[in-house]
Amino acid sequence: MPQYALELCDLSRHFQLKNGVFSAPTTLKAVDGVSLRIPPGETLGLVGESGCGKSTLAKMILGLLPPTDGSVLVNDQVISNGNRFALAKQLQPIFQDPYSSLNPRKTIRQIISLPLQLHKVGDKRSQQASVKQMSDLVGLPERLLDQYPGQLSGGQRQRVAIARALILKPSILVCDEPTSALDVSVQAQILNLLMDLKQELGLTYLFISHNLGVVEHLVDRVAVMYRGKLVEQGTREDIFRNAQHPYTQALLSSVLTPEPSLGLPELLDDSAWANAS
Ligand SMILES: Nc1ncnc2c1ncn2[C@@H]1O[C@H](COP(=O)(O)OP(=O)(O)OP(=O)(O)O)[C@@H](O)[C@H]1O
Repeated sequence: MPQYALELCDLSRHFQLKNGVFSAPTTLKAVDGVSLRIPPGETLGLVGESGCGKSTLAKMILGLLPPTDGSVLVNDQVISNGNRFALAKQLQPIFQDPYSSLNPRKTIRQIISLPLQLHKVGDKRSQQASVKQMSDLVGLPERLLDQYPGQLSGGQRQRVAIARALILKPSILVCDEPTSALDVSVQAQILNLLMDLKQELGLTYLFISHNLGVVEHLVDRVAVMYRGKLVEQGTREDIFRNAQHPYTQALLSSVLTPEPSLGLPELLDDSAWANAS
């Protein structure tokens, strides 16, 4: 067993922004020196407000965006652009939007079996058996397999995305806001499914969310991101009961704030930042 399912070492992604024809470009540090480790079987929640760099971090882990600096290790192996194909057997994404992540012109059966075809796993017959087994596992009725994504509900589409992600039997899932595009009533079903699958298949999760309520119920550890940096990491209990960093405290109190107009900037006290590490 690897020591770490996922390890990020001083990972950065900077973007050069052009501010007009005559002015010099400025650098946006979307992700800036992030280091974290997830042992096999653990669920790490990565939280932070919109724009703090969560998706940029996920794209680098998935090999979709090259880092400016630093490295990503999956099951103790360094990932580079050259081995993205091999990476798919170890690590798979589940994205926010099950509407745009499924090809509308393919049947559900074709969508779920495509990774097996691309990776030449088994013959046609065994591939179809795997599709059936995987759709049972994610609670997708067999009658839906010959339909198209447009004929399915949001929750059913996300089950398809999960089946497709699991068909190559990866050990790690990177879930980027996997329920935020779904109706509230369906969100809990999908979250429960992800947790059941974790138990059954012994998966490791990086669970990215701006929703602390979701994270609190799912994760073993939490990493808090603010403006491209990790400001605090700890166990779920550490973070939810005894947060040390003022940003984490502000993020937690913003969930509970009785006054919705009071956003994070108001809750953050600049003087507290001066003393924070
Ligand atoms: N290709 C790009 N070019 C320039 N800037 C970018 C690019 N991609 C992301 N950014 C910027 O990097 C910052 C982080 O974006 P990112 O999408 O990672 O945030 P996020 O935390 O995932 O937000 P959200 O929760 O809203 O998706 C933002 O300021 C964004 O505008």
